[in-house]
Amino acid sequence: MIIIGAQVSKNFVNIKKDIQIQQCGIDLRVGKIYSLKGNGALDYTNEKRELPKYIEIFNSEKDEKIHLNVGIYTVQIADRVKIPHNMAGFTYPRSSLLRMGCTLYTAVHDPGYEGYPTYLMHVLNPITIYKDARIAQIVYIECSEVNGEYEGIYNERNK
Ligand SMILES: O=c1ccn([C@H]2C[C@H](O)[C@@H](COP(=O)(O)OP(=O)(O)OP(=O)(O)O)O2)c(=O)[nH]1
Repeated sequence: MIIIGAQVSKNFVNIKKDIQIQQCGIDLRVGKIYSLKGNGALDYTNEKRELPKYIEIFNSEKDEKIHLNVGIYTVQIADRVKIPHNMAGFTYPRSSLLRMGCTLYTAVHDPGYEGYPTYLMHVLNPITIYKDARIAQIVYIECSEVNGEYEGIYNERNK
């Protein structure tokens, strides 16, 4: 596995300041935080796929901070992320977040994806999150071969 260095990876994320450039990845800032309402549904073909409702409880663009009680939230990242056609991206929670009893669950960022990713945040110990807090780090890897580019419903490439 070849990890793309931070000096190259920084070209794929619209960062606010250089403080986000880490040793081999790029830190990502909190954008919006949502609580979930209702159930989701998932099948084989996505025909019956249904997302729950999301209630926005925080927005880095207008709010200063939020106190999060124990629970499950989704977080949309404030930095626009782009995945080149020959790469994939993996996001990890920041170590500091884990040390506070809070984590993120993340999936694969496919080749061709572009947008503001959404992650699941699990607060196991209450935490205060300030606007633009760096909560995660994305690491890019090179793929030896790929099966096309991501064209699914979460791609914001054409927006
Ligand atoms: O934690 C993550 C991981 C990835 N993504 C983005 C980038 C990725 O390319 C896209 C789709 O991810 P995935 O293919 O895992 O989702 P899916 O549920 O299979 O969507 P689709 O049915 O559109 O393939 O969502 C996120 O927002 N959050």
